[in-house]
Amino acid sequence: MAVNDDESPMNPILEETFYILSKKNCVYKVKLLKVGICLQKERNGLLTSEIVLLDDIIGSRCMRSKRRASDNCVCGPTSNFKSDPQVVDLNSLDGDENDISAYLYIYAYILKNFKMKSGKKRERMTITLRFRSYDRFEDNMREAQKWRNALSHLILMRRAASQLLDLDEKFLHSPRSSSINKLLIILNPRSGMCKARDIYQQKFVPLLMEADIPFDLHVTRFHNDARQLIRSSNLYQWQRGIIVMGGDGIMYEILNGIMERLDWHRALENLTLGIIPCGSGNGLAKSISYSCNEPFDENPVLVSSLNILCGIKAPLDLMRFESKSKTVFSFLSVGWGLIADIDIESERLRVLGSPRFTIWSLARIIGLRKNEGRLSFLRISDEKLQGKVHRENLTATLTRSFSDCLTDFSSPLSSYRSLNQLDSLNLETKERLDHSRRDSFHSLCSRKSTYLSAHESDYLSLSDDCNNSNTQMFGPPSQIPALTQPVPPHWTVYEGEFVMVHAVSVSHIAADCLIAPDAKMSDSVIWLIVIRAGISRTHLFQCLIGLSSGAHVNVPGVEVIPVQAFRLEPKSTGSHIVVDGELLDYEPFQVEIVPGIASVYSRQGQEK
Ligand SMILES: Nc1ncnc2c1ncn2[C@@H]1O[C@H](COP(=O)(O)OP(=O)(O)OP(=O)(O)O)[C@@H](O)[C@H]1O
Repeated sequence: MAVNDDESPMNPILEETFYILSKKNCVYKVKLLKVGICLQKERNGLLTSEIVLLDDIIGSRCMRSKRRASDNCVCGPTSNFKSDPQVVDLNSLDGDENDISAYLYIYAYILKNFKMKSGKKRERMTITLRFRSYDRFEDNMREAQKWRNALSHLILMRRAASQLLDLDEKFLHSPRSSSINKLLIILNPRSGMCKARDIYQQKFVPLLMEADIPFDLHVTRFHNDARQLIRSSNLYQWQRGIIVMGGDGIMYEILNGIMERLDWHRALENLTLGIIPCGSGNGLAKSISYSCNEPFDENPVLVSSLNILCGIKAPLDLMRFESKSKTVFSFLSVGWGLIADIDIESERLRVLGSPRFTIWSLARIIGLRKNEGRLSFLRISDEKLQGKVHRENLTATLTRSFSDCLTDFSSPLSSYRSLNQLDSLNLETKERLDHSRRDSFHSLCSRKSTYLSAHESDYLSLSDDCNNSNTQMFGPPSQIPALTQPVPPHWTVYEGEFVMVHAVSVSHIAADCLIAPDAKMSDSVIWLIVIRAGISRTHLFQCLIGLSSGAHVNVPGVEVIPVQAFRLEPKSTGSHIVVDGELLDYEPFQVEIVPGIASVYSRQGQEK
């Protein structure tokens, strides 16, 4: 075995030759590189090689041979010993003491061309390396562990680098079971078609185990449960981040729960959010995959899970919504008119899942509403927009190259001051949490009685004393004139009847609705989609059909306006005001962009 400390990404860190038992004259040279694993095959003098990228590898595991049943001979007809090795965990009692081999399993999810369509999809690939050069199992296992440790170190460095953490102080030197290594998963069993539990158990937990990431689970029990948990817990115990297994509604609760904390800024700076799509819309999950060119539609849960597990911390713009009665923060959309009405009124068809939106769209076109109002906005000029998009691309490139070269650059939040004085407050919250009740997963009105449990992971339930309704919204203050003041003279004003005004900060408001094709996750732009009354039904129909591909932006009567802020004063009733799917009071409101203040797990990928 060769070990090389050379800094070049293509120089092997470890190198070993492996043979394939079933194929004569076939030799594999396997090299662990900084960029991944190189498999170099030599057969009958012919050399081929393939690199499995580090970005596609989520973890590895050392195993040993499984003890064969006494009546099962290697050469007998029931044996499948020759093809697939039968392996067990290292501390399993089923280990075969007579086999000195040690196995290393490496789990990767690689991009493959999808033959039937002209797209791509992610597929699981397991690389199995069998170590048996030494006479003793312990020595072979030491070799396998050496490979595993080196690979784990590379993966950890990539994860830690992407989260802008101090490698020494955070993950690398902390025990695996330490709380800072954990994710918090918040699961809404009532999301979409109520499949979140099954998805958690059958799809997400196996991936977390392959990636060797411990986690805590909280299952929501009622509306705003997630919001209360976030508002009143010591969030710094989950430094790996918070993962939603649900829809955009739960993410909205989490973000607003954070903004209701005095230490909202520190919490946003420390926590990376992720989402596994289990809801009916899943706009954020799709927008994240779209931004890094990942093939979401083929397997939304797998792709979103990998975005998290191979994740890069990517900045996310928020919108600050303010009305007379409320201030909230949105990561997705603020709507008035047609789409908002469809969102709210189709709620009665929730059991159908996402088709509820299509069905209700048809109903709403037939009974089209016109809403009178006044829309004022601060448009972003074309030159400014070009500059913003360029900066967004630069940030993405920097984020990506950061994970490659491990050099330093500033977080998008670095301009905010850190609120160290709030440490005492967090201590208080921690003490409260330490005394809180802990339930098992299946005590939470569960439909099932057994759940896959992972080593060092906990199932949490909120203690009842967290249900405090006296809350105050903090978060970044407004930068625009108050609602009671007139809008500045350089703002543009549209007055009259509208079919809809819909504002978004990401590309998709649902997995099949590309409402703002040019939007990026942190371009500092609110994309206003405005349809004024007078649009023909044919064009409106074309617009709704075009939403799935983004073609609606070219339909006459549909305006897409990049703005920094806007104000809407409804003058007629009958419609709805909806923020990220939540129905708010029907009253004048204004919205402004808060650039890159939150962060989500994304993936290193090509720009779309
Ligand atoms: N145990 C529960 N029982 C009933 N409602 C719940 C429960 N837990 C959470 N909720 C509420 O369910 C609502 C919908 O949740 P979520 O966003 O996860 O799914 P969705 O609406 O189907 O998806 P999307 O928002 O993507 O359309 C949220 O407002 C949340 O507060």
